[in-house]
Amino acid sequence: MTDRALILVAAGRGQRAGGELPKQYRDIAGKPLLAWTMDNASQTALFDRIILVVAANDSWAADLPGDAIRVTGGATRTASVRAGLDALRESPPAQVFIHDGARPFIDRDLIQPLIDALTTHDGAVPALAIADALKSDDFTPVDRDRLRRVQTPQAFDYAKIKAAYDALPADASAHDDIAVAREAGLTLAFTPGSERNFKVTWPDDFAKADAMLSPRKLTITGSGFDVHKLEKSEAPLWLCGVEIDSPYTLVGHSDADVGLHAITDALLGAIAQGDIGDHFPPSDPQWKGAASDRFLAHAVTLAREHGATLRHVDLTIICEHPKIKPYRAAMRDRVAAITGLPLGRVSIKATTTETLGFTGRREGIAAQALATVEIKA
Ligand SMILES: Nc1ccn([C@@H]2O[C@H](COP(=O)(O)OP(=O)(O)OP(=O)(O)O)[C@@H](O)[C@H]2O)c(=O)n1
Ligand SMILES: C[C@](O)(CO)[C@H](O)COP(=O)(O)O
Repeated sequence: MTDRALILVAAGRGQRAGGELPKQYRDIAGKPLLAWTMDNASQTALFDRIILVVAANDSWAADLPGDAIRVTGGATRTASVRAGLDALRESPPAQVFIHDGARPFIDRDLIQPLIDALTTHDGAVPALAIADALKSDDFTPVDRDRLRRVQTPQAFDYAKIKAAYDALPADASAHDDIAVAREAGLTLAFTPGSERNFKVTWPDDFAKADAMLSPRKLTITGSGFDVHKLEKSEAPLWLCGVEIDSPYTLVGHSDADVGLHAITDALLGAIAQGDIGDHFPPSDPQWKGAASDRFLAHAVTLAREHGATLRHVDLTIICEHPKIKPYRAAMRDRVAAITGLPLGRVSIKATTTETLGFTGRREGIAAQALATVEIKA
């Protein structure tokens, strides 16, 4: 493999991005922006060495993982690149790629065309066409066909770009490395840029990068259905963890809370973990008369152990008796408390069957539920 070094410049202050930390040390999807850039650059497996240019007092740099060679940058990007090039002087690579630490989406698709371009040119830069119409500040149309948005990494024959930088005045501040190379008369090529490869520059860019770097999540909905027999009794009637004032009770091995059972089954369905009877068999005496909130709490824990987070519950109770409306707020509170859901994500509805069927004759209560979970893809 051609001896190829990568210089990551990360000594800027990120003033346009705002915030307390320089932007390259701010957390994005669980790790610092600069750590994403370093990791993605390493994963290309196309560089023999990585030189990381950081500011002298940026103590956050000490926490970055990896075996990049650390170099102290300067007051301008040009000075920082110069420091990176100087660090390679003793053992010069054939090629050097210079990349902004603030562009975390570096990948092989960007780099391979640059490598190819260096077989015929001294330097190369990824570039994008412009989609919007362009105007100058007095509305004069500007011909966009001649313009490009250029990105990094910018790739060079090391000896030639080093000589080009050495020829600059000590206090020079160039637009970028291609500008330095052009000034020195190097031959240059454009290669395909990528919309993904944007530079984190403005405050809104963090949310964009976070969405692109966060693990993808699947949303899965499970359904649950349950019926229990309704009988006249002095025993309590439990629905959704709330005791209902009623001359009836629901009959079952546990407290027969048909609402909590339907939600439990829906959640078990969402994580494909069988049904409530598998986890709490009616044949097992320990569940006799058990309060059903423990069944639902168990399903919530199981979901968490399977990497799933419950996001929403929608329950419909089908009965002629009791009237659900007076108890609905208390039921939603109880289900929210058991599941840890915010109240706004717990829906409890009720319907009759217009006196038809077993629910219409007050022989039983049915309940059906949907439970929605989010899980890492
Ligand atoms: N003295 C500097 C200035 C910039 N950079 C690096 O050059 C890259 C591109 O620069 P830019 O996006 O302009 O970053 P900042 O200079 O940090 O941003 P700002 O201009 O908003 O302060 C960044 O990775 C930045 O850390 C550098 O190494 N040394
Ligand atoms: C090098 C660069 O990223 C190419 O697009 C850009 O010129 C540096 O960013 P800045 O905003 O001009 O500092």
